[in-house]
Amino acid sequence: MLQGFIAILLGLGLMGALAIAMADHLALPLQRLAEAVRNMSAGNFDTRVPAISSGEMRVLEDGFNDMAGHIEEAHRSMQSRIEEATAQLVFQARHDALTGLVNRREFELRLDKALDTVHAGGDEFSVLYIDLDRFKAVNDACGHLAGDELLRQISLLFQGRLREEDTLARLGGDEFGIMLANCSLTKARQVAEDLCALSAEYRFVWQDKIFAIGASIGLAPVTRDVRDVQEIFALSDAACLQAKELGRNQVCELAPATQTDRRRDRGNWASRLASALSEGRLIVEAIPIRALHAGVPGGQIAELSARLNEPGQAPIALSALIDAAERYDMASVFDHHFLETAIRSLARATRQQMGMRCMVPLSRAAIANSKTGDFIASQLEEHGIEGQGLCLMFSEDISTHQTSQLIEFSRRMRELGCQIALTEFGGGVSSFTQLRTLAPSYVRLSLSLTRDIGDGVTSTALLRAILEITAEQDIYSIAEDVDDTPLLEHLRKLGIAYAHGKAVAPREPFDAWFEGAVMRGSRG
Ligand SMILES: Nc1nc2c(ncn2[C@@H]2O[C@H](COP(=O)(O)OP(=O)(O)OP(=O)(O)O)[C@@H](O)[C@H]2O)c(=O)[nH]1
Repeated sequence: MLQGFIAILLGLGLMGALAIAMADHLALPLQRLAEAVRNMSAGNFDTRVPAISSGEMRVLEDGFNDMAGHIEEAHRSMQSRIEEATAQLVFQARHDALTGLVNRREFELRLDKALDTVHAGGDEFSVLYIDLDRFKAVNDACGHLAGDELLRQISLLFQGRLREEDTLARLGGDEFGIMLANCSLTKARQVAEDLCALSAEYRFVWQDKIFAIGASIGLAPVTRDVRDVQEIFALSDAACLQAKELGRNQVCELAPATQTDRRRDRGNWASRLASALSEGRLIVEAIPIRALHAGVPGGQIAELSARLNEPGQAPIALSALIDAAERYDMASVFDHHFLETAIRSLARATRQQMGMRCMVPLSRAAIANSKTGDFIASQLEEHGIEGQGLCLMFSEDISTHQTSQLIEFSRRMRELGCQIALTEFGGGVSSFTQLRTLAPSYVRLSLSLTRDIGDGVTSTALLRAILEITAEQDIYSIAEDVDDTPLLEHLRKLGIAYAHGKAVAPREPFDAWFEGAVMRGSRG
């Protein structure tokens, strides 16, 4: 009996030990597998399990390791494709697609960095602004493909004369910029002269035609007196213009103004502007805008511009005036003059129950100055009108660099009933973000998008995408400087809402336009 009981106990003990051994045999590998799956899902794609079991458990372990290997490989190749695409996007954002050179934006960034070094006591450097001569003749005679090829060849020619540390950029069209780092002014002059001579000797051959071009080059030494990148561009561009005016294919140089020059120039500009205003020589002009579709709000619409007439001199255009005014902190003179003209006219139009809209370009100083909003509010109040009809325009450059000030300003303007328009829209990469942050009512499209569209040079894909996106957000598009009727028709068919330019109506003094608008308004 006792022996039987002991035998049963031994049997039970044996079975228990067997069960524990079997459970261990199964549970441990399963635990390892579960842990490995957790690791994989946490992103550790190099996870593997030791393949040490036998039977079906071994099949599972091998299967898991195979699968992990495939996942790891797929992840690695996806990662490298993402990195490749990102690198490509970064490259595209910094380079010109046609020539592969650095683009304007990247050139500005590099200039900015180099200027910071100069301000911190580093070496001064020089910048060349190059505008090709007689380039248009190649486009006109042989088409844009030939022009494109010339731009590529001339880029290589210029690059060949420069050192590794120099930066050659295509600034747009047939314009190039060069930053000559660690280079004395004497050497910079020599490089500029060499590039000029190379361009004059160069012959562009296309089919049976041979073209001689040339290069007008502006040289600007970048010293500690230069305040910002805008000033580098203003100087080198003005020097290049001088080279053009003096007969092309030559180098002109403009040195930056010193503090004393600035004070003197500021005084000159201040008195020139004050007397121009008091003597009525600052002519405010209207650039009429026309709605291109029946469903688009029509009425009398004009963008304001200006021109300064000085005795014995060619009129000075608004862009040059604003450039000078901003340089000498006097831009608010123009802003206020435009705003007063527009608000006074809108008040008259309101009294005559006439629909009118005035689009007023404002300077970067207007946005930086919190008093601009107060000025507009007080002018509207003084004339007893709401802001409807007054549309304030800002370039993409302003909205990129002064975004938070502009958001605040736009908010206040909308409270007054005014509208916002962005100009040069679509020329840069930040455009789309600004639609969300600034909620404009209008965008005036960058000329680069609309200019050559008629002859199929510019791709319409980007323009169509912009029109689709703006239409979705109830934003009207405006095409600027449309000078011929077929192009106007082409743009209308693409869905652009408004246009201005010679094909719409010539610009004229604002007062004359206003009187005409009143007559047209009363007839209509
Ligand atoms: N082929 C081609 N042409 C372009 C491109 N971008 C701008 N253009 C054209 O380049 C021309 C530049 O005009 P201009 O600088 O006035 O021509 P230009 O004959 O050199 O005039 P000057 O500078 O006064 O000698 C315009 O006709 C533009 O349409 C481009 O990417 N490819």
